[in-house]
Formats: sequence, structure tokens, C-alpha cells
Amino acid sequence: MGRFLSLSKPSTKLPLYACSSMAVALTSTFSPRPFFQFPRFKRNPSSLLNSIAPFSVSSQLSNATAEGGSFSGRVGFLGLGIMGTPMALNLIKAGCDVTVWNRTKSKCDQLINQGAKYQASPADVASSCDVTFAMLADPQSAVDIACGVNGAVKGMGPGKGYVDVSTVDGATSKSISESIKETGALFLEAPVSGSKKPAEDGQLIFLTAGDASLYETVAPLLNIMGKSKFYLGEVGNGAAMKLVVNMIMGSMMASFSEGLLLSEKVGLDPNVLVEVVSQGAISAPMFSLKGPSMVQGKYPTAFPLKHQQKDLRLALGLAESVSQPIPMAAAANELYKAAKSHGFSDQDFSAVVEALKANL
Ligand SMILES: NC(=O)C1=CN([C@@H]2O[C@H](COP(=O)(O)OP(=O)(O)OC[C@H]3O[C@@H](n4cnc5c(N)ncnc54)[C@H](OP(=O)(O)O)[C@@H]3O)[C@@H](O)[C@H]2O)C=CC1
Ligand SMILES: O=CC(=O)O
Repeated sequence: MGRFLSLSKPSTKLPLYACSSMAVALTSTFSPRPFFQFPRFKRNPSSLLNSIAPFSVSSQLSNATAEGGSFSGRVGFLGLGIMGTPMALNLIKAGCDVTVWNRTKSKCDQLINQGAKYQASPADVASSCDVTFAMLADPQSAVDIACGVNGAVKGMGPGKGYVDVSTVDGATSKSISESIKETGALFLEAPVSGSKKPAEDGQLIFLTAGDASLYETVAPLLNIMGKSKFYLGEVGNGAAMKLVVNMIMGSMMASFSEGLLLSEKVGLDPNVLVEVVSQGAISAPMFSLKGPSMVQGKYPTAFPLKHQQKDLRLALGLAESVSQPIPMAAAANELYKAAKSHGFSDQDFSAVVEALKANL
């Protein structure tokens, strides 16, 4: 069985200078722990007072630790969509030296205005940075941006690291990992759980796997963008964990949608259903957050429906690979496919309720 590590950040946000010349180095050692042992990250006040790390721009990966520390290198960010933009923004706000690239260049403007540098290709970003993050839509775009013409691989090499935070399947992640590692660089898959708001608030959950030393190095950056991080061992385990989580989420949303419509059909107020659900054992932040707007037929996009359907499709592939029946997820997948065919791809995944409406 692999080794697993999860660390949570304290309730207070990291100081804004976590990446800057006034970076605070928190003394700790990296020690993977067995699964289900989730220590909370504690700061040692005396080390806060006594260990101010000097700023240095290094072409080598730093020796930052998994439980704290600072990252003083150059950070690349590829993919500035709903998730990538706030994640990169949080790094900039924390004082990191960030270089961005996005297929649609105009989406870089906000980041450049906030202090980011720009490079014209993923290869140029990777060659000018110590660590490069990628937050892309799906397996195809993740492979293209890593391994395609002018892909990040062309700019990678010994002393660098590539962190793919996109939601993809394990086979895709392994193939990107192999291409990156052939250059002598390190690879970490780190898909995130948590949507637009958690990304804005630096409250994501990172599900990482791959090179443990890269995990350790980028931990201060993950701490800026997220509230906790799990190290799950071999490449593929992070992807699998993310797909299982999103398989559950997709089915939950489909079931909730059925409940909303059924309650209305039998003469109940669906808003009251949302309230009842919120007080019981099946309460979930997702239902309370999205329920009221679903009742109004509004689906402001946080997690695009097309990405939820992609995750269900990939989860079905994962289940197939181990002959595990997942009939609920298979049924939910059909519903998301129907919603896509009715034009709801780019709306929030809660628009799946529309696929159940008889008048469609
Ligand atoms: N939104 C959410 O709540 C969450 C999303 N995720 C996952 O994170 C990833 C990104 O999601 P999100 O930010 O919402 O998605 P968006 O659709 O908002 O952004 C997708 C990004 O991928 C880029 N992209 C898409 N296709 C290509 C391509 N062929 N070549 C180059 N770039 C491409 C887009 O570039 P361009 O701007 O040019 O279109 C954009 O930067 C997905 O894997 C998603 O499943 C994970 C957790 C939560
Ligand atoms: O992948 C989506 C999420 O909310 O997590």
C-alpha cells in the first residue's frame, strides 16, 4: 500500500509575504504518514520570530518543506479559466514571481495588470520558470499544452518542476509525467476539489501524487491556493481520487435535481425542501449554495456542466478498468449528456436539472 499524507492549513490565511523577500521559513520536516492520519498544520511561534528567509531567485527548486516554508523561485501558470485565474491571482497577491500564458491571450490581462509577467508559449513559460502549474480544461488540452508544439516539455529540464492541477484521467497524467520526466524535470499531479469561490478564497483541496520532493517544494504555493493537501503516492492516485469525488458530486447533484422537481410537482415548495435538506443528515454546502438559484432556473457558472460530464465519463472509464459497477454514476452521466445536448454545457453543472424538465 502506498504512503499518504494530508496537511491542512490553519484557519487564518497565510501572510501576504509568504512568497516574498520577507518570506517566513517555518521549520519542519517532510514525513509521509499513513492514509487517514491527517495532522493539522501548526505554526511554531518561536520559528516565526527567528527564521526570516532571504529572498533569492533560484533556477533550482528550493528546499521548502511540506508543512510550511516559502518558495522563492519563479512560478509559471498555464490556463487562466474560471479556476486558473483566481489561483494565479492568489500567488501574485502573496508576492510570488508569476509568469502566465493562456490560449486566449486577453485573459492574461487581468493578471498582467496585477504584476504577472507574460510569455508567448507554454515552452517559454516553462523555460523561464522554476515550477510551472497547468490548469486546463480536459485530458486533450492538458496533453497539448504539456507535450504539443511549443508545449511546456520543450522548456523543462533538470531542476524544474511541472504541476498539473487539471482534472484528467490517470493514463493522461502518467503520459504527461513520462514526457516531463524524460527532460530530467519533476512531475506532480495535483487536481483540486473546490470550485470558483474556494479558488478565489485560497480554500482549495489539493489531491497530489508523483514526485514527493516536488510536493515538498511546492507545498508553500499549495498552501497559498488551498486549505489542505493530500499526498497520495504514485501518479494516477491523485487523478483517481478526484474522479471518485466528482463522480459522487455529479450523482448527488442529479439526485438533488430530481428531488427539487418532484417536490414541486406534488405541490411542495422546493425552497422549503432546500431548507429541510440543509438541516438533516444529507445536508451539503452544495445543496444550500445552489438550491435557491436552481429553483429560480438560474445557473451562474462556477463549475461548467461540460466539465462535470467529462469527469463522469472519466470516472466510468476508471470503474471499467477495475470492473467496478457504478450504475448510479452511469445514469447521472446520461443526464449530463442530455443537458449538454440541450445547450447547457457552459452553464453551471446544477443546470442538469433542466434535463429533467418535461418541456425540454
Ligand atoms: N470550475 C470548477 O469549479 C472546477 C474545475 N476543475 C477542473 O479544472 C480544470 C479547469 O476548469 P475551469 O477553470 O473551470 O475551466 P474553464 O473552461 O474556465 O478553463 C479552461 C482552460 O483551459 C484552456 N483550454 C481549453 N482547451 C484548450 C486547448 N485546446 N488548448 C489550450 N488551452 C485550452 C482554456 O483556454 P481559453 O481561455 O483559451 O479557452 C482555459 O484556460 C478542468 O479540468 C475542471 O474539470 C476542478 C475543480 C473545480
Ligand atoms: O470539480 C469541481 C469541484 O467543485 O471540485
